[in-house]
This record gives sequence, C-alpha cells and structure tokens, in this order.
Amino acid sequence: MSTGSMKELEARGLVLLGCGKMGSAMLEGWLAQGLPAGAVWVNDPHPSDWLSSTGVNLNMTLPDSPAIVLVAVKPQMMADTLPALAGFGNGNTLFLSVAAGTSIATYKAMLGDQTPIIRAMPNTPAAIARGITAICGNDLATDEHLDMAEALLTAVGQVVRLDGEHQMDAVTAVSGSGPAYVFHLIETLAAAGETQGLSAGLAMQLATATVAGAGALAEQADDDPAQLRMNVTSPGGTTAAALAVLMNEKDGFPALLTRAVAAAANRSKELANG
Ligand SMILES: NC(=O)C1=CN([C@@H]2O[C@H](COP(=O)(O)OP(=O)(O)OC[C@H]3O[C@@H](n4cnc5c(N)ncnc54)[C@H](OP(=O)(O)O)[C@@H]3O)[C@@H](O)[C@H]2O)C=CC1
Ligand SMILES: O=C(O)[C@@H]1CCC=N1
Repeated sequence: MSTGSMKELEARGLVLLGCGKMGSAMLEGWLAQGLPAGAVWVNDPHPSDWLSSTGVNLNMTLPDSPAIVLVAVKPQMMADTLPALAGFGNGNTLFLSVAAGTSIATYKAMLGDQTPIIRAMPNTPAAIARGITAICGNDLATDEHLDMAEALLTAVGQVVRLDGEHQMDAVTAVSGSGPAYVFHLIETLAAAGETQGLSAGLAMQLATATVAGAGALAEQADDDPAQLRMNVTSPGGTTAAALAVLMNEKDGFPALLTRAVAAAANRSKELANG
C-alpha cells in the first residue's frame, strides 16, 4: 500500500462492516501486508476465532471520521446494517462496497447524495494477495479516493478501473463468482480421475496442481490460452479426444459456461432491483 494511503488509514481508521468470507479474505491480506490491526474497526455480530485473534477493534465504538467504511455484508442485509453508519455519509468518509448487486444509487439513497461511494468487486484469492478487484466510483469519489481504494485493494491483488457501473454485473459473473467455477473444475476433474481408478488423494493432488500450474502458465506465458491449449494437444492424441467432448458446440464447455455466467449476471441484476 502507498505510504500516503497507509498513513491516512492509520490516522483515521478503516471500518469493516461484515467480516465473513470476503471481508476476512481481504483483512487477512491487509494485515499480512502491514496494516496495523489497531487501525481497523470491525462490526460483525459473530466474530470468528481468527478475527478475534487479530487484535482489530471488534464491535467497539467507531472512530469519529474513518477514512474508509468498507461494506462487506450480504446485499440482503444492507437495509438492516447501513442506517447505523449513515452518520458518516455526506462527509469525507469514503464508502467502499464489495456487495454484489447493490447499486451506487441505493447507497446514495441510504447515506445521502453527497457521499463519496466506490463499488468494488473483489474475489477470495485476495486472502493470498492473488485477487482481482474491479472498481468504479460515483461523481463524488475523487481521484484521491480512487487512488486510496486502489492502494488498499492492490495490497490483495490486481485492481482494474471500470468505465462505469454498467459493467459490474458482468464483472461479478466472471471474476467475483469465478473462483467458485474453478474450484468446481478441480472437484470434478478429481472425481473424474477417481472414476478412472485413482485414489481420492492422488486425484485431488493431480487436479489441484494442474489447475494452479495451468493458471500460472496462462498468466506468465507470451502465448494466449488458445495457443497454450494447442500446445497440449497432439494430433490424434488423448487431449484431442477429451476436447472433442469439452468443446462440443451444443453441450460442451463454452455453451455451459456462457449459460452459467449469464445466470450469475442476471442474478446480480435481480439483486440490484430488490
Ligand atoms: N464470497 C465471495 O467470494 C465474494 C463476496 N462478495 C460480496 O461480499 C459480501 C459478503 O459476502 P460473504 O463474505 O461471502 O458473506 P458472509 O456471509 O460470509 O459475510 C457477511 C458477514 O456479515 C456479517 N453480518 C451479518 N449481519 C451483520 C450486521 N448487522 N452487522 C455487521 N455484520 C453483519 C455476517 O455475520 P453472520 O454470518 O453471523 O450473519 C458475516 O460474517 C456480499 O455482499 C457479497 O456480494 C463480493 C465478491 C466475492
Ligand atoms: O455469490 C455471490 O453473490 C457473491 C458475489 C460474487 C461472489 N460471491
């Protein structure tokens, strides 16, 4: 994190509303990157053992003017939880939300129309600083606010700035939910290995290392994923036999994943419409 952003967070405080799977993943990353636990206030009714052990200010009186309030409760909890923090609205506290499908307009209505708001869509590899987060802000979110949010989120992985909020449903469906698709790929590849006679442990080790290695290669190689796929595929060989199934136009992977991503994007839109 840049020294300026870190200093401001340390001086004014970071409030984390909701510290479940996503809040914990990010907090774990920030603490590992050197954000002092004393600069963090967490509101969460049932803190995990891990959270209690971190030394953050847990369910305590909040600072007067935190630099950032990070909203990481479920979209369905917003109406119950946000009013308690509305006093920080219309001021110089930046509201940074990671909630899927909760629009900037919704925050504006609940916090006041002079509130700087940034929507962010992170993902859980943030816990090991390998996340990717997309951000976009309202017209009150200044360059300094965006820089501070980016500095905070860069500590847990890559950050991309969106052209506008209209891209958020698609982003949520690709990278926000995406780790779950990849974990399911690992599960199903391992299960398929078991069907071929491998032990559960060996099949899982092979599947996990293959997905991790292929992901790292895709990131580091000069070749694009299509070329990397072809590099594995010998004419008339084993990979070609598998890809004939997976790349089947009608019921193969592309059709399936297109449907899955569309379902996630549609759900994101539904959440936004209440
Ligand atoms: N998980 C993911 O991969 C991603 C999630 N997100 C977004 O992050 C947000 C959180 O999701 P996720 O972490 O998965 O969900 P979780 O349910 O794991 O986390 C939500 C947390 O909020 C707590 N909470 C409930 N009520 C309150 C309250 N009144 N005040 C403060 N905290 C409260 C919950 O406590 P309790 O469990 O005790 O009710 C829980 O610890 C969602 O909006 C989601 O859209 C975004 C990107 C990725
Ligand atoms: O499933 C969800 O709604 C959240 C948003 C993206 C990942 N998890």
